[in-house]
Amino acid sequence: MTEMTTTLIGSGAAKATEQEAVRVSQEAAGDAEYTFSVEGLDLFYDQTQALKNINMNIEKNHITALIGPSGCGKSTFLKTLNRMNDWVEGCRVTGKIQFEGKDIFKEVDPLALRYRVGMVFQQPTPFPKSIFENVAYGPRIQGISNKKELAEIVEQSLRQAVIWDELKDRLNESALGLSGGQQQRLCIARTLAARPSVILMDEPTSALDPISTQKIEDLALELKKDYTIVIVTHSMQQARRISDKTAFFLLGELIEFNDTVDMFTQPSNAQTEAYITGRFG
Ligand SMILES: Nc1ncnc2c1ncn2[C@@H]1O[C@H](COP(=O)(O)OP(=O)(O)OP(=O)(O)O)[C@@H](O)[C@H]1O
Repeated sequence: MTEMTTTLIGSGAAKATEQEAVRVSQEAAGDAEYTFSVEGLDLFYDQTQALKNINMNIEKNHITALIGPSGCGKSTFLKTLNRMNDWVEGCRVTGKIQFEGKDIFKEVDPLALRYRVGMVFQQPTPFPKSIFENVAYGPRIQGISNKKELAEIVEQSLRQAVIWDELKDRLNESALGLSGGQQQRLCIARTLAARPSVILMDEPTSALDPISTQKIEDLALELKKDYTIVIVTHSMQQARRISDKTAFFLLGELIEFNDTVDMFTQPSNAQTEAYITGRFG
């Protein structure tokens, strides 16, 4: 079992070391059966236990949806997968999480982990920079300075996020001038530019209109061919439409984890059934 008292780790790491860590972790991706294997995970915010004995395998090139009522631990679980909770004072984790076969608390550099396991938030979070610089940011930090190479990465990432045609003539404009839906797809492009293998999405469409929501859902379905996606959603319909597996959390416990089709047609737990049929939440 791993005990981790969280601190801000690695923020001053030298660029060369960081690049090396990313390279090693990309090479080490290997043939692990699951993208993540979570065993006996407990998480505490000071004295409050937010996650209780979570055991879950997250499959490669699948979309896994995390559902459950407010405060049940979905975002906490998501952020534990790339050690973003390291930044929360008083947060303490026990248990084991393997990413591509390696223990994230013992064998993986946290900075490299966050490049390989990217995150998209509820509110789009573009930097107050140009569209181009938003996407080029990650590669630049990783040490890529060649203009042609950066331009190629930016174009490829915007194409993957299905927003190249909309933005290709506006690359030098501020990202803050884009609509909310465009900003969210730009943030996905920015995540992709750092060459992750996993994209964590924390309610990525809850601030968006239905048309932008559909674009993000279509994008997620397209991206799962190349990436593993874990998404927190309050929308049962969204979980049904796009996810392969669904995990139902309640009061910090993983109540049920199953194929989405089975979960929504024949839930094996009475609390799952009550939640997905709208009897509480
Ligand atoms: N930084 C923090 N410090 C202390 N407690 C926290 C922190 N973040 C979350 N919590 C607590 O942990 C529990 C789980 O919160 P979490 O945000 O993971 O739930 P959630 O299921 O994602 O909720 P929501 O659907 O409302 O976003 C809650 O009781 C919350 O108050």
